[in-house]
Amino acid sequence: MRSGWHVLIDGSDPFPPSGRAGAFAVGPTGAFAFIFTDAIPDGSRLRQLRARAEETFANLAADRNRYVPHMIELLFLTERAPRQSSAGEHRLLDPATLAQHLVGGAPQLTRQRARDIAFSVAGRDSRYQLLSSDDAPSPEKISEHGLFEPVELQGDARERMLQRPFKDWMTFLDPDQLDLVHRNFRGPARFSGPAGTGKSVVAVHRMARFAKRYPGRMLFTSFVKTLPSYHESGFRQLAPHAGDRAEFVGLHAWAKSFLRGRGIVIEPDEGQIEDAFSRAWRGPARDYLAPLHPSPAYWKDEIHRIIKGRGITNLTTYKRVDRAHRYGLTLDGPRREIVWHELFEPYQKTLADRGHSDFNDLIDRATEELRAAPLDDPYGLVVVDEVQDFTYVELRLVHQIAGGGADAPLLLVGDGQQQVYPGGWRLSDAGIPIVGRGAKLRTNYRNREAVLAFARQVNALNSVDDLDGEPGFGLRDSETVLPGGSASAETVSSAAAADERLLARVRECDFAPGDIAVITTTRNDAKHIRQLLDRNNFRTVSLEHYDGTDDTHIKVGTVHRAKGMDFAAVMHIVRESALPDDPELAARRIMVARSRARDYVWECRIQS
Ligand SMILES: Nc1ncnc2c1ncn2[C@@H]1O[C@H](COP(=O)(O)OP(=O)(O)OP(=O)(O)O)[C@@H](O)[C@H]1O
Repeated sequence: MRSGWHVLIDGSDPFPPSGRAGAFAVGPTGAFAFIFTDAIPDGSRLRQLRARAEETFANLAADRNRYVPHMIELLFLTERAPRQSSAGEHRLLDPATLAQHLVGGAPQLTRQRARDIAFSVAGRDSRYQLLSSDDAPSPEKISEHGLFEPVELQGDARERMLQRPFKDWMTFLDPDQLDLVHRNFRGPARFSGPAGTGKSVVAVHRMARFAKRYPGRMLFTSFVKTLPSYHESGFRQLAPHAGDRAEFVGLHAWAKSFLRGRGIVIEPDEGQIEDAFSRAWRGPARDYLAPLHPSPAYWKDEIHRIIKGRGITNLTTYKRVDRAHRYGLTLDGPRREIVWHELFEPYQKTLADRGHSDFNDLIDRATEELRAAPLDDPYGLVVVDEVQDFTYVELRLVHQIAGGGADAPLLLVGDGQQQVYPGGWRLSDAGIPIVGRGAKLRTNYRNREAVLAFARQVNALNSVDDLDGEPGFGLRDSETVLPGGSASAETVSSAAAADERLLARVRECDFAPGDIAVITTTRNDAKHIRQLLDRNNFRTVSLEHYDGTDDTHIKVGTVHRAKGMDFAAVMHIVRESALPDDPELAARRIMVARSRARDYVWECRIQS
């Protein structure tokens, strides 16, 4: 037998048994169930075979983690397979094609893990005879509760486990995470939890499990356009055969393409939107509103995130709406009238006169269109990541994409503590029935101890979540499983000094350029830093285009583009004068940037 492989054969008579796998193989490319058959079975029998195979591998523990049973691949074996026989992800194989299939896959398990899984299954289920390429098992390696004795994986061993070249979370999850992968929800559900607790990992595992069990399409979407592509590569490794049943696309791109399919073309143009706002602002609006708040950006957000973001279409509703968490300003009735008549209406008029639409118009139109005629081929699962930064109308759209009802297969994933755009609504406002289907993750898997301690120093409040009915659980309360790490901060008095310090850090640190992200406060700063690094012969890529696949360039971008992602080393240039004047929002942005780092974070503040 090829080295590193183990085969478990069902010893029952007659062989092969019916309704379950006759044998399993476990090796470096994963765990496989062999089903001896002449043809690939149909849907319900396939599901039954999968469920039986997964049961055999359920609850295999390694330290605090559990093997993820849906990672078992079902292989259908026949004496001689037709050359092109497949049903979706399943293929008929014969002895000639089997070996190639087994050894040709991507690595998933270390030799030790593969061995321990096989021995553990054989040890607890006497039905299986074990044929192993290794010597006889060393009994002390097998624990009654799992694959390893808990003490074995403390310290160094756990450290090694987390530094493996392939991703451990593909095959092992912690029990809380696995529970959320398996839990059944009838209707929209909500996963929350502080940064780095594996919310997105759990979401892509749920999609992979769905892909392996059920027919039907899946959608993974988010507000930030690059984030879906960033998570797509992880999903493709978990469910390589899902093909175009799984879409990973930003919400605006989804809406545009959906409308185009219905013969409606809406292409919001950022330049035109900006110009319409500037014109409105240059009128009497500025005279009235600048004394209340000097920043045009504040008023832009009032239009995009409060008025249009909440789908408000008349002044009476605007006057009544709770503008929760719009820092520093309560707007009474007469002031709201000014906002409405002097800013909002002129903005709308300019856009309309020029025949343009903004992003909220796009979202509204897609929602209307879906209400009028739902999708011909509905999604079986819709995952929304970083939901805390969605507006109310965007939430309404994703609910509608998932069918819009109380049983919509919608999964909202996010963390209110990480909201980096101004709020103005709470989850309960959106009217999506989630109560009772919320779950929280608590253990941080991303940040090493020193990095987490540094991120925790920020007092970032959570103003989005009001559904769980329990005291908030934030980054401060989460615990890390990764020891060590490095975190430091310094303050400089000019941008030039920050540039100098950054170059020194990039040169001195032990990280390859591809492992480093430079996070900035503004887009202009990101542009400037890229030019600086390029001039100094470092190759860079903008986070605006980063999809998680590039590993040679230094990534540079604002915190808005970095959220949801992680990097071995983060260098954060904070321009204090450009932070939002809302201290809560400012704190959340700092916290999000710090918590992107796994091993190393350095923060350089440019004093106002
Ligand atoms: N069980 C696990 N074992 C090992 N690594 C894990 C595990 N769960 C998650 N991770 C890793 O931890 C990091 C954070 O995971 P993920 O991005 O899913 O967290 P998140 O809760 O969505 O974070 P954020 O809210 O900050 O975006 C990723 O690098 C992921 O691969």
